[in-house]
Amino acid sequence: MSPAPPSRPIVVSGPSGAGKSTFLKRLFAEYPNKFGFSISNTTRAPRAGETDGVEYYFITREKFLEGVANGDFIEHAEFSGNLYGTTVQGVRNVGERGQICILDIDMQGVKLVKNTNLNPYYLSVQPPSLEVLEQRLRGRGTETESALQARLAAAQGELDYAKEEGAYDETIVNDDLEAAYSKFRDFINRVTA
Ligand SMILES: Nc1ncnc2c1ncn2[C@@H]1O[C@H](COP(=O)(O)OP(=O)(O)OP(=O)(O)O)[C@@H](O)[C@H]1O
Repeated sequence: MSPAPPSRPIVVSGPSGAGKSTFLKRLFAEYPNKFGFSISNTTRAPRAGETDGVEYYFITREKFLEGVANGDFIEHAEFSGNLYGTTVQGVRNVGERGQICILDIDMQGVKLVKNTNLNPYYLSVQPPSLEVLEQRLRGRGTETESALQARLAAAQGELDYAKEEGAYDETIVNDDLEAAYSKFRDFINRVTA
């Protein structure tokens, strides 16, 4: 018998503070080993204790740029002189090792994934309102005031994009956490059954 084909990845997107990490943490805890994140590529040198293919795929700048030129990357960016990015193959590898790949990305990332042939499911997580989003971001206490304002400004764009026909397969409004997480989990269980 041949092995089952790899599962389709699941894109989880939505404004910063909508609750993506909260949902994913619960999902990973509830179903250990069923889901995985893709491993990024980087040109930075491995630190002590880091292993190629575990924390990152460590590759040379030359190889990285070759991959970019070939269209292998979904997205890439440079931070402090090193390149970082996610490849289509990096996402596929998760499925090939028998896990369902979760992509926790913003709207710009969603648009880039749509240019690939990964064919994921697209799930949007939304706050009940921008006011509640602001309260939650303030409550999380992880942002400076200017970073918080930037996130709130970006949130409107995320919500507008989500309203476009066919942008997402499913939208979950994160009002009551238990109810919203159940809907999130049910959607994922339904499409991965
Ligand atoms: N249903 C909910 N009710 C009340 N608070 C919530 C709810 N869901 C999440 N929160 C809280 O809101 C804050 C933002 O949630 P979380 O960090 O999961 O957002 P996120 O979408 O992952 O954001 P980012 O994209 O910035 O990582 C957290 O402090 C979290 O505990």
